[in-house]
Amino acid sequence: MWCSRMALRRLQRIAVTPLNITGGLTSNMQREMSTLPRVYVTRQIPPEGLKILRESGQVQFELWDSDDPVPRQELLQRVKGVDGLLCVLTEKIDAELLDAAGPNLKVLSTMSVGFDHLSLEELKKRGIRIGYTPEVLTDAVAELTVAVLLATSRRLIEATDEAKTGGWGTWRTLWLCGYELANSTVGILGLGRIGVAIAERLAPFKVKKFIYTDMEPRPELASAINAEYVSLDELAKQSDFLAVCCALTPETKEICNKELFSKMKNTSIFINTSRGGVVNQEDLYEALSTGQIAGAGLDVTVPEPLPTNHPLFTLKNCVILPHIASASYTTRNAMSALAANNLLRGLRGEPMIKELKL
Ligand SMILES: O=C(O)C(=O)CO
Repeated sequence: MWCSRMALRRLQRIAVTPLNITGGLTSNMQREMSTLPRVYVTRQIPPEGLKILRESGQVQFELWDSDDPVPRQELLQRVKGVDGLLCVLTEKIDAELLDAAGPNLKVLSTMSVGFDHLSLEELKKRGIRIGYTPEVLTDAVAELTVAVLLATSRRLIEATDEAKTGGWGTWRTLWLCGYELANSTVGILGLGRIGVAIAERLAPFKVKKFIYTDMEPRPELASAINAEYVSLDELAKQSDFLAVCCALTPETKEICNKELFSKMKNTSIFINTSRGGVVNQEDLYEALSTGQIAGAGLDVTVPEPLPTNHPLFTLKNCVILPHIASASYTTRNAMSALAANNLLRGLRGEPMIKELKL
């Protein structure tokens, strides 16, 4: 038995490629392999997750062995008949894809905390269980949010550009002045684990007050950071720094629009590390270019990548990052491992570590 498990693992390693390489296998190995649930992995995921899948002896999996997304047509072909699917946030999991996969598909595991790329209704209709990766990325996202907030409010990108390109003439009294966190009011739109983690990191900068808004008050989370629940209007009016931390849902789509920006102070800084879709980007451009608000730091946009000729790139008071909030080696490996474990548990019919209940 031990021997045959070893052989199986060897076979699983061989199958880790977009090509189905099955040469050199004994018919016994092929038979044993063919009874295992079939899984498609849509991307080269960090090594911890792959190791878990390989060493499980529980699945046969095929991987899109690339750092770039699998082309849609290829994906539609590859998912045919699979029992499980492990995807990342660039794959649209909709009716077309689920139809292509067919009725064997029972478990979907996304290596992301966000799930706006999943058609929840279609998944629910088909009884497909969903794993996702909250919590393991909270620290990395909160850390990056603080970084982009400071880069925006203290104009770090502009400043290094000036220093490099000869704009640094002499010390000037108001040159490259920005806004301090000390004595400020920080507003959080959508208070969850990430919002709390951001506030915990900002508090030592001597923030005066934390406020937040959400669908409803969240006293348990709010008490950890002494945050006051306010309406969306008040959040816009009072915040010196407004950090968006909500999920993208039909309710939050473009919730940050002309109406919100028009209520913000001319000195306030807008930060978004959640999803680009929560912002109306034309309205944000208008607010930034007319001085309605002082600056914006964005880790997420619509679309991604944002075309290099997009008007937002022309603004000095807009710092744009290429969706890197969770991009630390530790966190991406933890996400990969959690996604793999969610998938394996789901396929065994056990509760997942992090399951999205529909
Ligand atoms: O996990 C997610 O949803 C991300 O956006 C990764 O940073």
